[in-house]
Amino acid sequence: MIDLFHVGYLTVTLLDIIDILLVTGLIYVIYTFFRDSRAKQMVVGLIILILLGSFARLLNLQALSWILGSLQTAWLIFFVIVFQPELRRILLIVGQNPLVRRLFSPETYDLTEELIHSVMELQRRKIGALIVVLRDLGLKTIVEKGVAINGTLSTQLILSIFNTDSPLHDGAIIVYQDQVIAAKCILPLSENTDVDPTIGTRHLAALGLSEESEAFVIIVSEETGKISTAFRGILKRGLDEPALRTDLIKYLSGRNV
Ligand SMILES: Nc1ncnc2c1ncn2[C@@H]1O[C@H](COP(=O)(O)OP(=O)(O)OP(=O)(O)O)[C@@H](O)[C@H]1O
Repeated sequence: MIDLFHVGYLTVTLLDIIDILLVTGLIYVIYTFFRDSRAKQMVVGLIILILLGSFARLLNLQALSWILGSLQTAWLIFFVIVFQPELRRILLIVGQNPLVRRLFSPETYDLTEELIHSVMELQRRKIGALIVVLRDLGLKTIVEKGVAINGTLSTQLILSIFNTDSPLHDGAIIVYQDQVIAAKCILPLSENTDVDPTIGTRHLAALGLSEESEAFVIIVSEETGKISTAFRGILKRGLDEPALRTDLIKYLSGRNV
């Protein structure tokens, strides 16, 4: 490999520079991802431990590098256990990258696209629907009061549920990962007095749940076929397919919508 320059007895090659740039980039990406989360201090702690460990090895301080090495392993295991939801979100972002999808799993079942396809079909057929998408499993009381489905999400399943002849069409369905967990779920109605007084109970139920939880709720209006979403107490109305896709991907990858 091409030698670039010397620092004391160290020879710096082009490969070393590439290595440093890649590690810097990786640390930057990890840091920016965790910056606003509770994991921030732990990420900083882990980086400090890794840097100290490297210095200890460089200076051949064997006892110190052994202790720091063991601490790094324990820290890493602790980090993985405590921050499992954040790590899952990272994997989701990586998994949703079109390039990664094409490379590794061309046939993989794609929840986001299947869900969007279902919503567009509901709109096309003007079938009213209320779909609660969860990124973390919760809403136990609401799910328990509904009807358990636990079926793999598909457009056919969603259309069958919301078909007005179906005994399950009233209320909301709860979607988590690739599963429709429950149907016929009753959501809390919003009591927000600032909302447009003409909106009906389907939209108020979506808004109500979004005020009380981290759920992302999709509404298809039976009356107009319009698609709306509710997240953190904000109702967005009249979304088209690209806007829905953007918001859904943002939500599922743990970002603000
Ligand atoms: N609390 C609730 N939880 C879940 N679903 C509800 C709730 N309240 C109403 N719904 C659903 O909304 C339907 C009634 O919708 P309504 O017409 O009152 O509202 P809307 O917001 O005007 O919707 P649309 O635009 O589809 O007419 C009910 O049949 C039921 O399926």
